[in-house]
Amino acid sequence: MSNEVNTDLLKERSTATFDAERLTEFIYKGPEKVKRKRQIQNIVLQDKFLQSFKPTEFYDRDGQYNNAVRRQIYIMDRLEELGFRSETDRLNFREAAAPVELSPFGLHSGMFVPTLERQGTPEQSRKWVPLGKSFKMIGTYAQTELGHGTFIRGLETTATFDPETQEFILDSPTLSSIKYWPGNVAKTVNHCLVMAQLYTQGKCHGTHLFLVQVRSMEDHTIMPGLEIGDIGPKLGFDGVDNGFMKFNKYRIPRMNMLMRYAKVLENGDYIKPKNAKLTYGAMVMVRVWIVMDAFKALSRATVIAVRYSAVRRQSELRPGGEEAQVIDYQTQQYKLFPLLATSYAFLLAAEGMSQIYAKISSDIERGNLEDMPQLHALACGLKAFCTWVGCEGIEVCRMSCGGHGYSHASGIPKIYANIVGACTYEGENTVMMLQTARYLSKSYFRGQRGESLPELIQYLTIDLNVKSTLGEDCSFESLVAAYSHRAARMVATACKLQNANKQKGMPSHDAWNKSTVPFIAATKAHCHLLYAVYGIVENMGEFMQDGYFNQDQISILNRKVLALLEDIRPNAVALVDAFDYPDHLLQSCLGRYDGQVYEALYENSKSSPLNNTDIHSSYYNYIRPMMQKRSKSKDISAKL
Ligand SMILES: CCCCCCCCCCCCCCCCCCCC(=O)SCCNC(=O)CCNC(=O)[C@H](O)C(C)(C)COP(=O)(O)OP(=O)(O)OC[C@H]1O[C@@H](n2cnc3c(N)ncnc32)[C@H](O)[C@@H]1OP(=O)(O)O
Ligand SMILES: Cc1cc2nc3c(=O)[nH]c(=O)nc-3n(C[C@H](O)[C@H](O)[C@H](O)COP(=O)(O)OP(=O)(O)OC[C@H]3O[C@@H](n4cnc5c(N)ncnc54)[C@H](O)[C@@H]3O)c2cc1C
Repeated sequence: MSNEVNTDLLKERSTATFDAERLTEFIYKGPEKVKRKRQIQNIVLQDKFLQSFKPTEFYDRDGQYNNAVRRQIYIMDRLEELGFRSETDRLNFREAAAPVELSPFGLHSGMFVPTLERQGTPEQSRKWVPLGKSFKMIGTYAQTELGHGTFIRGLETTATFDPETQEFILDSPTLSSIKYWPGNVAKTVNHCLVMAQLYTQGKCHGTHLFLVQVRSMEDHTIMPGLEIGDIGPKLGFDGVDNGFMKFNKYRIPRMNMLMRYAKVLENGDYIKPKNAKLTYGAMVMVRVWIVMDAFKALSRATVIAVRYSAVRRQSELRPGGEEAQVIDYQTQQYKLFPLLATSYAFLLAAEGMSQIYAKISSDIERGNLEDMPQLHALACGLKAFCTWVGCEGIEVCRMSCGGHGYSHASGIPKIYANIVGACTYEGENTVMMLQTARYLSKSYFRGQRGESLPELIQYLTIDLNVKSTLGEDCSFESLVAAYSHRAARMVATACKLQNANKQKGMPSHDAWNKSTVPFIAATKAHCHLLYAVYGIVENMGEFMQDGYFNQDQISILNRKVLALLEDIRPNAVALVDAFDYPDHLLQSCLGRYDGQVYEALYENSKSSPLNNTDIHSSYYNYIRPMMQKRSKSKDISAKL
């Protein structure tokens, strides 16, 4: 590979109108933090073991899982040796060391340990959390079953209290009750947090979490009374062993029920929690993280697509002139620049969401549950919105790279395959949106009754007769007002339909179900408040429906979006550079910082296993015999 930077990229960087480094410092919260991040990334870059892994697509499933375990354990050991204590340092190291592959221990650190911490009594946490943190106990979160994922109340695994032995008996009474999908259940973990229906004194008290040992701590054999296995290959998550698990009247001690909020006493008495949904806390926390994951995925794809578009030359823009950088085509800009802006919007949304989560979850831990519905609605809506928009955007990035985007060498297919799972896991997106919709509906009716609403949804009570004041400058205030108006109108329309259904005599659940399509649209509009001019132009019908904008204003907006493309154009490369993703994080021949994409693609293709021999064994085994057979056939030779 040459050491030169592609001349087009050099030019892009030299003509940018701002200093990308300052923006990087803004993103990572200061120059010291940027420096530290780069130091950590360089440690990874110098690490021969970490650099020795080929991309996961070159391994079969067994190899992918094996490598993921090997690499992640090495990462843990290195983190210990390096003595990194801060969560940011550890995250930076982990991301640089395994940039594409998901960890077979992700659910251990991401859900198992935090849930023990937050849902266990102080005594339980003291006992188990240190074991989890030191990986003496390896665990995961096992909730979903063959028959039910979304409808948690419909889960069928039972945990029946036996006061005689002071144990719970876990059972999978039906085929559909078998746990199915939980990550790392198949091969990695020796413990699970299992969501099961609690029965005591002959009564069901709904779903609760239980700590269950599933494999021997000595030799990792599956505990008697359990059946465990892998569910097979998936679209992504190559290194993750999503599994199935069946309980056959399997006994665990009473104290293995997480009892911070609900309790079962020795005599079998059940003590109710303050709110039954407190058991769902781990899901809320992960939904918040997923917003950040959506940012990371979309921004990486955008970096790749924008850099490649600056390097790729195709067709003549000026007749007879040189071939143009594809980034100069207005249509290419319209595909990519809004995604670049969306990436920045997602970053800020993810940070805001994390702050809200930190505040409200600490209130909840102190017993103040007032804002729980608001947190739930916000986390559900943003998780669904950002993963949907992110995945659509990543696919646009892939296609904007033409044929090379389809190759794993572009790095984009893997980004997509991993993040698209987030549209389903931790709450299927439509279902999540409908949770936010219910919150909006309830809030709308409260607003109609004159009750006060939390700040984020006060716009639901605005006067819908007021028209837009948007002028040539497309001011920030006029844009916010437009989004508020559109979302408020759409929520009101959906609520009126829900009400009309009720007035026709429908039971309230039917009245709700038969208004959910407009409610989903309204909830998307609510989440869309992250956007500006492009969001209006792309959804003009919804903004126009009640004549909120006049014809002149529509023309202004259409002109503005094209003018913004011109504004962004000289800065597009600098804006993606500012994310400061080093090449080894992007793992992309197209998104390289130096823009040497053709050399990289050509080199990369040489590592295809099909190139190990000039003549593949299938020639000797199948092609040659087929040709020989055909050449002997009278019909064929007659035709020839
Ligand atoms: C610190 C160390 C850091 C280490 C870093 C490591 C980072 C790595 C991260 C780890 C990532 C690893 C890679 C990712 C792996 C993927 C992980 C995937 C895991 C899973 O998928 S676990 C399974 C998830 N399952 C779900 O999400 C199920 C979805 N279903 C539900 O949540 C609920 O059942 C539903 C659909 C929301 C509600 O059902 P419904 O029947 O309508 O209602 P309920 O009776 O249950 O509820 C009545 C009432 O309560 C409200 N409600 C529901 N949930 C909540 C809640 N959580 N909080 C507050 N309120 C809630 C509901 O809205 C109803 O309200 P009403 O007012 O309408 O009555
Ligand atoms: C990669 C991956 C990793 C996972 N990891 C884990 C894990 O670690 N632990 C774990 O416990 N689970 C895990 N899961 C399971 C995951 O949480 C569930 O698949 C998810 O919650 C969706 O539930 P479901 O499969 O039952 O979908 P379903 O609910 O069956 O969805 C099917 C369709 O029905 C629709 N639908 C369902 N209910 C409603 C409704 N009320 N209103 C309108 N439409 C509805 C949905 O919108 C969807 O279109 C994982 C899944 C994936 C893909």
